[in-house]
Amino acid sequence: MSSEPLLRVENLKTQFFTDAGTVRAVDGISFEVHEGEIVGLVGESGAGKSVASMSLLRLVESPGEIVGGEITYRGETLFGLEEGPDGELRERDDMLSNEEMRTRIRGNEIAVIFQDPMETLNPVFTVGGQLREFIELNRDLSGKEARKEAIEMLREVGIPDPEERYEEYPHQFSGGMRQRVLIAMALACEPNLIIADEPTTALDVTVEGQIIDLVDELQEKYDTSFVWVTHDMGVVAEICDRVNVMYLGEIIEQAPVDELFHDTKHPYTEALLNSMPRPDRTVGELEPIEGVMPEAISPPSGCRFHPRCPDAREVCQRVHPENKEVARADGYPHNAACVKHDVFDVGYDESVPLDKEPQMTASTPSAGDDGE
Ligand SMILES: Nc1ncnc2c1ncn2[C@@H]1O[C@H](COP(=O)(O)OP(=O)(O)OP(=O)(O)O)[C@@H](O)[C@H]1O
Ligand code: NI
Repeated sequence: MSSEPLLRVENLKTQFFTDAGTVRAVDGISFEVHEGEIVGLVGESGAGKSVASMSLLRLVESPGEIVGGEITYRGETLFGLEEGPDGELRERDDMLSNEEMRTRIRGNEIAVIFQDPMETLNPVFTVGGQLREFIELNRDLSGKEARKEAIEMLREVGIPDPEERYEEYPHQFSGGMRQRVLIAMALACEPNLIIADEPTTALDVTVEGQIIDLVDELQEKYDTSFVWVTHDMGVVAEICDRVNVMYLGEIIEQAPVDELFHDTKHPYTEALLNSMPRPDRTVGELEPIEGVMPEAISPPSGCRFHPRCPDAREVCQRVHPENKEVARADGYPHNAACVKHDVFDVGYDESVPLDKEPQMTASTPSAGDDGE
């Protein structure tokens, strides 16, 4: 798209330095969020979705660290490195300070909603009190005005009898109601971007649907952009405009949602879609993805998905595919990191299909050099 994106993430890398080794939790991801868009980050557990979200707000804690890449929000550098005179990487001069991140960006410009509301809500204070205090702190309103605004926000997110519920404690709210409170809190400072990390995962399907409808409605009203983290392709289909599919720290496919569903380019995305319940299929027809996701500490060689991929060939063990444009849809690129597409031109067609069975027992890195 021609207009400057609201958020631009380029080659972001976040690692955890543990006793067992370096966990490459986020390993060079790039994506953009435009004004008013809901952009999905989807993938199985351990794909790096949460670490990526936390990295956007610079909330990664030791032993984790953002080690590379660039995050730009409305032209401001949330994260950026450059080579210093000594050849070592250092933080760029124009990168916002921790203080600026805390006071100017987090909450005000970019808000976050987590899966577990009790991480955000304090059980010993009333829901209304917490919301009021948050508004007071962030919006320069008097206590009385903030209280009024808090009640208004509770009403806005669909809490019935907001004046009465204002005085109640978090444990008196159901899971869905608590999640609504978090949405109210996230919206309270009218941020441009909300990062939502599996906010509906702990809820039952009906309540999940209600929350998603609410977000859709509020999104339209306030034109807020979202980064929506989920492992659920059904949720992606319902709420996202564009989506990034993550596997072991990488984005392996990115496209507008309809395009991704109807012209899937990566076998992992295909597998995710096949493992998802659909109205036109019985549960018995669901195909779970074969194998388990390997550890981010020692990812497989070549394409990280090759040990589980039905389309894997010998070349997939050797060549690590970058995310490349393989099609276009609605003015956006449809990128995929799979060498079976012609743009890669690494000899996939001539390559020998991998036999999965022996692979599981003998994990010898090279199958020998017997040519064809
Ligand atoms: N504090 C930490 N120390 C070491 N490794 C970590 C830490 N936090 C996350 N990781 C590792 O980073 C990788 C990505 O984790 P992340 O939580 O981002 O996955 P996710 O996609 O959000 O999964 P889920 O769907 O389970 O929330 C995993 O391999 C995880 O073990
Ligand atoms: Ni997560």
